[in-house]
Amino acid sequence: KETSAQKFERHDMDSTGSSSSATYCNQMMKRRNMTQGYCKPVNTFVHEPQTAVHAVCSQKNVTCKNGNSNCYKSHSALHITDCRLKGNSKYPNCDYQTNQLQKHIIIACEGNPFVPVHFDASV
Ligand SMILES: Nc1ncnc2c1ncn2[C@@H]1O[C@H](C(=O)NS(=O)(=O)C[C@H]2[C@@H](O)[C@H](n3ccc(=O)[nH]c3=O)O[C@@H]2CO)[C@@H](O)[C@H]1O
Repeated sequence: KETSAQKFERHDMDSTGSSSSATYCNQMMKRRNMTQGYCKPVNTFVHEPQTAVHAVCSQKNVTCKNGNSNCYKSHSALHITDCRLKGNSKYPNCDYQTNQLQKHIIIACEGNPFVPVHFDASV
């Protein structure tokens, strides 16, 4: 069974990729298994080393969208790619808009070791 930390790695980490071509999201959402059964509507990939993303768990503590207090906002803007399902996209052909951005990320962290488990937002 996949842990929430492993799920975060699969959903949100891409330390290698950065040149987000127009088809980056269509390829990656499929490759990382987020188009099985339904097209995940919104998903962000972070193009930073794992150490840099784990470090966010000790940065600015902020309230999560769900009201929990275990969210953390990165001090700096990080390289991310936002994938957003296009309006005319029809399952199983999940068609995404690919947006390469530099924004602060807000993630939830949990456990011992204290690691990222959920991508909350980018600002
Ligand atoms: N505080 C917490 N502490 C611990 N765990 C917490 C906490 N909060 C939730 N989880 C858990 O996380 C799991 C999960 O999948 N949550 S999810 O909201 O659906 C993920 C969102 C995100 O993947 C994506 N999104 C969204 C915006 C964006 O910019 N970029 C972007 O990628 O869209 C998804 C829907 O918004 C779920 O098991 C929930 O219980």
